[in-house]
Amino acid sequence: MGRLRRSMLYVPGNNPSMIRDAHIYGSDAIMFDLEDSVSLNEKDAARNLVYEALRTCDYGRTEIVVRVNGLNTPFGRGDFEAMVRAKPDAIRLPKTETPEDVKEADELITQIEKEIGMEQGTIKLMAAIESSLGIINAYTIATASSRLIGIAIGAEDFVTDLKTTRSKEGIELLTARSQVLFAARAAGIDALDTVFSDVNDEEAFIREVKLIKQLGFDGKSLINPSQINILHHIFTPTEDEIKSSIRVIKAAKDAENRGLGVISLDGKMVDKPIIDRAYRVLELTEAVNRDSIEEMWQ
Ligand SMILES: CC(C)(COP(=O)(O)OP(=O)(O)OC[C@H]1O[C@@H](n2cnc3c(N)ncnc32)[C@H](O)[C@@H]1OP(=O)(O)O)[C@@H](O)C(=O)NCCC(=O)NCCSC(=O)C[C@@](O)(CC(=O)O)C(=O)O
Ligand SMILES: [Mg+2]
Repeated sequence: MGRLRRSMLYVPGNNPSMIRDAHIYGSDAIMFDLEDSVSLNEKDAARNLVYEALRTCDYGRTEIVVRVNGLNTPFGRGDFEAMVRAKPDAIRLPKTETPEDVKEADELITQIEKEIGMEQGTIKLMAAIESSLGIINAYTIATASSRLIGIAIGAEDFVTDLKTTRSKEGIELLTARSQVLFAARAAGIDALDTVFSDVNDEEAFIREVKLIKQLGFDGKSLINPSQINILHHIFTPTEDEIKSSIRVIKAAKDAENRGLGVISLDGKMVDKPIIDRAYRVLELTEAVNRDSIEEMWQ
């Protein structure tokens, strides 16, 4: 199991106190934002602030991502120049529409890594898909660079592009979410869901997190620290799930010893995909526990 990416907390790049304290809330990743949470006249200041923070703050084991401005904006190139040098774990491309968008970013990162003598491939990429064209191109985007560790859907921009609005049930997002998932799974990278923007509506947030977990997403971007524990709780296997996975694996091992490929456990068929899912539950449990134990050491 790769890195846990259940929660990714957006932090506006122009807010010094949020930038300083972002890791204390325990999200798996922090995403410093230079794009839509920063107004045009604060773009340069935000870039400098995030650069300094990445050079000087210790965020422990939290994965660090920076959402830059697109390369088709006046700020994109400068963001890449500064951020590669600041060495986050990954750069997130906003509003990705074509594989060429990813390739252009990959080539620029490669060039900067060379210039500064950084090992090639150090800086990873995430691509956010936020338009119909991006959704149509999801698989070619997901396979456009070996730096890519995940693709994400950006729902606020996406529904605007669709000429609709966001409902709490998310019917307007279902096809696009599925498309992002299929593309990510086919490419062997993570599938990341979008923000839930109404911080005060906890019930609807819980419903959305359960939905995206059931669809198969690895995690979700968040805008507020109050969303982190709720999401972690839903994404952590329950005691019942762990116990039943252990029973499945024990029964499968026993069946294997007896030369059987398929068996029945409590009246339910158990075969390879079910056994694989049971192992995944245990891997996820191990990853969650490993991360919380390592956090306690810090
Ligand atoms: C929503 C609100 C204003 C509420 O403020 P409030 O002040 O009411 O929050 P409170 O709960 O009172 O804060 C309690 C304590 O937590 C601290 N605290 C709060 N939030 C924190 C945080 N994020 N990071 C660290 N610290 C934080 C705060 O400083 C305070 O600390 P302290 O004073 O010490 O007690 C605030 O959260 C916030 O700004 N969120 C980030 C918004 C943002 O980044 N948007 C851009 C990304 S979306 C986008 O672009 C769309 C997208 O692209 C997305 C996609 O791609 O998916 C698409 O198209 O869909
Ligand atoms: Mg957006």
